[in-house]
Amino acid sequence: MDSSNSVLPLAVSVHLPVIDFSDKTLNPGSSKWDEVKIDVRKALEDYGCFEASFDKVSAELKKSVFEAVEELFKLPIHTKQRNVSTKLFHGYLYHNLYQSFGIEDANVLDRVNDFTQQLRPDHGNKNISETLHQFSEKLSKLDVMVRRIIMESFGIEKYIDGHLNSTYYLLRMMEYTTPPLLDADDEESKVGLLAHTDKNTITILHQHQVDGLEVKTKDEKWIKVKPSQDHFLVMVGDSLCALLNGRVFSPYHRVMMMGKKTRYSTGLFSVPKSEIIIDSPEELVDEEHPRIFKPYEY
Ligand SMILES: O=C(O)CCC(=O)C(=O)O
Ligand SMILES: [Fe+2]
Repeated sequence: MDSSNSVLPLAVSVHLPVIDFSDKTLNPGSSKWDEVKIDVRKALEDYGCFEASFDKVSAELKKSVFEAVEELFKLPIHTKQRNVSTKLFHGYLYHNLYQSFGIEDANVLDRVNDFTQQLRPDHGNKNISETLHQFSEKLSKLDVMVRRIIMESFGIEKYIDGHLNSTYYLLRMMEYTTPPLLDADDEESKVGLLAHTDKNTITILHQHQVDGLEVKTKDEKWIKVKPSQDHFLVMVGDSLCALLNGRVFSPYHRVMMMGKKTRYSTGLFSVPKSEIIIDSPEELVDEEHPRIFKPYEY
């Protein structure tokens, strides 16, 4: 993650596009699919993200996820630090107001079990593991749908299977505490997470009840994303931007803690496997669109 400038202009309230992914007829080739394809492409070209209304993750499942997340963050710090990884930003992180856990391959139940066992070896972790696994698995379906739609929209659907196989899923769970000096004018002290772009392919964020997430528009305005029970924020990461030769952009985003409540959020990240070379297919390179990224290893 890189941080942008340290000036912190206030966010405005503009709505991001909302796209419906709950429709029963949303299958490749249906008229709904073609409609959603146009909306997704426009949203990703304009904002690099959109809000997806997605009912496959039920309200009860979300409730169970955030109950589990809250419980895990209550563990003592030395216990939380057992969530380790050899990869950057994959294990437990702690910085000012921000803490987070990470589960690599969170769509695989055994891997989620390894995580809960690491943190609570003496507990029956079946419920928590199943909850986090189900949540990740259902959201991974949204990730696949969005990536399929984007690749179709740019005429590179013949690469879809290879592309989907080139990534894994990382689930991150975040807790942000309130700033110690809530009434102070000092904006810097309210930064939960510094402005950054995500380096992976696609990120699907969900903020539970408490707001704070802000996304920067192309014209450099910060938009506040309102928490919504039914919506997930789908966002382009740098790897997707590079794969598509810059046709969509990966927006800067940050978390600002303005209120008096602890904030919980989750992110499901599709992440390129480490040996993968990211390179735009030739279909996306022409005179009007010269290659803007050198092929690179993730
Ligand atoms: O907590 C959030 O809503 C945002 C988290 C985020 O941007 C990240 O983990 O990359
Ligand atoms: Fe992010």
